[in-house]
Amino acid sequence: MSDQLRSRRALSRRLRRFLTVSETTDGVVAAAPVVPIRAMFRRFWPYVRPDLPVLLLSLVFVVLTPLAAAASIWIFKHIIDSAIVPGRPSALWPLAAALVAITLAGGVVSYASSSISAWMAERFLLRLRGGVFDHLLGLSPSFFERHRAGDVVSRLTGDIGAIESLVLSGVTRTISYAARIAIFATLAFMLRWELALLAFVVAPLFWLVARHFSRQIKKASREKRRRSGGVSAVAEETLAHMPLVQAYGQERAESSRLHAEGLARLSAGLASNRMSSLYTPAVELVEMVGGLLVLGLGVWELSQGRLTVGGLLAFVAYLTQLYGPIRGASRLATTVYSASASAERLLEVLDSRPAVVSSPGALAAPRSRGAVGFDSVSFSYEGSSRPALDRLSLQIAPGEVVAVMGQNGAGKSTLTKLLMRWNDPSAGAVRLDGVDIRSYELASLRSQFAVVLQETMLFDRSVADNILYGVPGASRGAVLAAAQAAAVTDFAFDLPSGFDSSVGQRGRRLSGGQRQRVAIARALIRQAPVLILDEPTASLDASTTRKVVEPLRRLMNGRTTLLITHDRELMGYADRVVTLDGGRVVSDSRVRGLAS
Ligand SMILES: Nc1ncnc2c1ncn2[C@@H]1O[C@H](COP(=O)(O)OP(=O)(O)OP(=O)(O)O)[C@@H](O)[C@H]1O
Repeated sequence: MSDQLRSRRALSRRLRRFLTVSETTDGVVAAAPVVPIRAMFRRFWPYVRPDLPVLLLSLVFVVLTPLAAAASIWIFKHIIDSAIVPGRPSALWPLAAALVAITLAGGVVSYASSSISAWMAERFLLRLRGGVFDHLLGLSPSFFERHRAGDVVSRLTGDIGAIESLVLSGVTRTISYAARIAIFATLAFMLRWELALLAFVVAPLFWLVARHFSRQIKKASREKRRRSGGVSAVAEETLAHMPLVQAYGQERAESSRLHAEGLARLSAGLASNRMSSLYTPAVELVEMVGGLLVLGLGVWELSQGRLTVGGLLAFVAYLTQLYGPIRGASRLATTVYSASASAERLLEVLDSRPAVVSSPGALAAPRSRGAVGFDSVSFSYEGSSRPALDRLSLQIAPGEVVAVMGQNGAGKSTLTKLLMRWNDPSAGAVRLDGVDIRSYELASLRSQFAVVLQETMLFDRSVADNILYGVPGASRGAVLAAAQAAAVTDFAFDLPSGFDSSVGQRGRRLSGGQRQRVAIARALIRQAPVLILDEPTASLDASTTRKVVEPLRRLMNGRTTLLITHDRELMGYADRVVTLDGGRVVSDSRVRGLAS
């Protein structure tokens, strides 16, 4: 191969790289599935529908605005031809007054139009954000195991904002451009059809340029949104685990992780910017060619006396008004394509289905007596070859405290997930008072349980509010009674604002034992018939454990309790001890406990 050929190939490779965008597949957040634009409109349209009458009104304004502009140009033509060229000032004043009136009316219409658009856009965002958040609230824990919190937040904030430009302003701008093109094209044809036809010769060129750049912009936007999710995911995960990061000296490693995602976002951002920046001059070039062709023919027609000066100027003005929306429409295509990258990320969330939903015709669960039964229950997690529960049978009588033991991975927590119906068994049935829990409506089923988990989950609200989470709207007296029984009163009164002191993010302003006592008070106030305790003392040291054992005992008293624990002292309060291994019950023995 000759040197000349090689360098020409290298140059064309470089040019192709400059004019196109490449997507990557690495990074902490995976790309969302591709969705066609038409399907996106169909999916997001319901969020627009409640404001449909207002949208239609705004479309009237959208059409009125270019009509006002067209009228001004028409009057301007008459000013030139009837007042300026013949030198007749008397003809000027009525035309000038009409021009002022039309400009004023145009201003009012344009103000009303943009105010209505902003109002609709904000309401659309409010509805969409609320809808996506509500959908998230119904998803199973498995969704949150697969998606990082930071990335989900980035979809709820950044991506939602971008979709408005796809759906709402997309529709109004399309109609506005279509109206402008129709109005000015008609006027241009009426004025001089040969010139107008020439102006349209460049239309396919516009389309070709828009098609190339919109594709590239979509690719760059997909990469940019995915990497933005990655940046948020790394930041959220690091911030949530700060003590761990610092204790293990991983600050630099986390900083490089963030930097790597940020760098990838930067290059995607630059690529997107490069495409948009190349697009504008490319379109302007096409526009210039069209404009010059028309002007050339126009000047020739003027010299032949077939066109007046005012006519030519009005024609050029119409042409400028015509190219504006054509250029806008092609730019809109790029906005829509870049927003579609965000839409795909949101649709991935909206298309995720909870592992479990209330079955049609499900009944509201009545207050349970507390008889819990697992009848030959089997369950495997998605993608796992080994069953987490294997034909497990276990009957718990009302008020009975059953301690569940077993090695790591024996299936203890899975038992509680099936009881709460985060997952359904693949075989067998879980029963409450003898009724298969699948026949109950989900929320009413879950209201039968109170849970205390190993990892205490507290909101960054006051101590009182965290307890109230068990029964929103409970009285202050009930909160205090629960706090007393859970020994929260031992420390809460010493906090700066007592019960109204904020506990900090994830309850970090409290000690481990204090956090767990707030969680016990939250479970206590719920007065649920069935209690699920999943290693409630596992994260506590011996002396702290002693402080929560008594509150836990009060909590278990008289309630059916599934108590997963390795703590000998806590186990002493059980009526039965059941041991699991490989997802099956391998021993079940009655011991002396509360019931005795
Ligand atoms: N979300 C999940 N996805 C896939 N597999 C899972 C999931 N949760 C648990 N498993 C698997 O299911 C099996 C049972 O897990 P489970 O959490 O019920 O055990 P466990 O007895 O509670 O263990 P530990 O005492 O360590 O908490 C294990 O093999 C575990 O790896």
